[in-house]
Amino acid sequence: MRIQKLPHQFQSAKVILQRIQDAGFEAYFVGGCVRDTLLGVPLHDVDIATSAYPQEVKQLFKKTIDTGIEHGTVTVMDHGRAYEITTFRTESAYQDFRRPDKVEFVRSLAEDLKRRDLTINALAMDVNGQVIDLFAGLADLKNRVIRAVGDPHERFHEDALRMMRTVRFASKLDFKVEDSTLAAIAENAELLQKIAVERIYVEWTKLLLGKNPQRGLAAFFKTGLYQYCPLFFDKGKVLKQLLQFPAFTLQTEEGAWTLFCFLSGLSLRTATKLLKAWKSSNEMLKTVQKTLRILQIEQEKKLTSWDEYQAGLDCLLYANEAATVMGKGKNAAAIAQHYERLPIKTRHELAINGGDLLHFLAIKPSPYIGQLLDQLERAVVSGQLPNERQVLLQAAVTAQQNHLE
Ligand SMILES: Nc1ccn([C@@H]2O[C@H](COP(=O)(O)OP(=O)(O)OP(=O)(O)O)[C@@H](O)[C@H]2O)c(=O)n1
Repeated sequence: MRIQKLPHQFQSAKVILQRIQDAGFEAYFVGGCVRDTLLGVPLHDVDIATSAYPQEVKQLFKKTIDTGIEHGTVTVMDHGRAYEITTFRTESAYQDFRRPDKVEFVRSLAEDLKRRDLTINALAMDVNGQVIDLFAGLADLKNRVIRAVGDPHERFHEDALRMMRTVRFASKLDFKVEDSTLAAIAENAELLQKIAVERIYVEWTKLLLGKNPQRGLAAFFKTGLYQYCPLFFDKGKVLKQLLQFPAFTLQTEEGAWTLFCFLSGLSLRTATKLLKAWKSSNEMLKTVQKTLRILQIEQEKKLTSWDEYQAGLDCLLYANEAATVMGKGKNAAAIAQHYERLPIKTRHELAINGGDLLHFLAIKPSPYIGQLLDQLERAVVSGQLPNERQVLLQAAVTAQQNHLE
């Protein structure tokens, strides 16, 4: 098969391929860029594989960077653009299920492709757009199937993360996982424990944000792979619940994590424990806490202005994203409009500050000033007082008098 019209990302890279070929070596586009071109989806990067050894690649170009030279990767800089070029390689004996003991450079494209994870990722394309398909990846793309290259057990033993990649691609592309590939995940699932949490995290969030998360989640659940993710051993029930909702998509990692925590019935404390076990960023942690709080409050009562103010618009929208999956979503524009009506959005917008209070009340700094400011902030947000300097100062005086009595 020949692809007639290549996306623009390939145009400048073709010159690089041609230069390698002119020197007597083979060079191809490989991996995700070929898959995504065939699927007609936007590409993020273009990977090049070659029969030239790293030193040979370096001799062909003026400016190169040794990005991962021991693994065969050299970055070529050309007209301000960077191209990652990796020598064809095979990998011998994976004793730790995550990285090869030894990378061996080879001259054969077939040797290189056969150690790749999935048939749809084992396609190569030459400079003219001709696709090289040694493992029936084109048929799998057409039939929307995720299948390991060759023996799935071998592929998953080479790199156990590939099991997460498999379920993530099922979600991302809305493809079915082929039976023997699925069975091999079920059999090897516990190997996932060998993989760094950070790498599992990336695949898990890509799974949740895919085109059909339920497809990935079904495979994740059915194979038992989930049990080897941090603190997920008892999350089978939540996964089942997610599978029972009508088809959904999620746009944000924040919304996805909050949904998962909420369905798990986690408190703010246990949600924090979960996210920490997943080594989530502190920023993500704080956002999920605020968003989860909103969902919990909404379970009991209508949100007050103060609840909305404390959450902020982003978290209100993340909460709505999660609520939508559960069939309780509202109109996002209406949520934004309602939020915009809040008299202030942050404490900085309050017409007075701590300094004003100290000065006006002629008192020494103390925690009382903070409490007073909190009271005034709450009163303004909930509409009991206008955000006007004179009114707030007067209210402060009255509050102080009551405080003293
Ligand atoms: N554990 C892995 C990771 C990657 N690959 C191979 O390396 C290529 C590039 O990997 P990567 O950039 O991580 O993924 P993509 O397939 O490009 O997909 P995406 O960009 O969506 O992550 C893959 O296509 C696949 O051929 C593999 O065989 N095993």
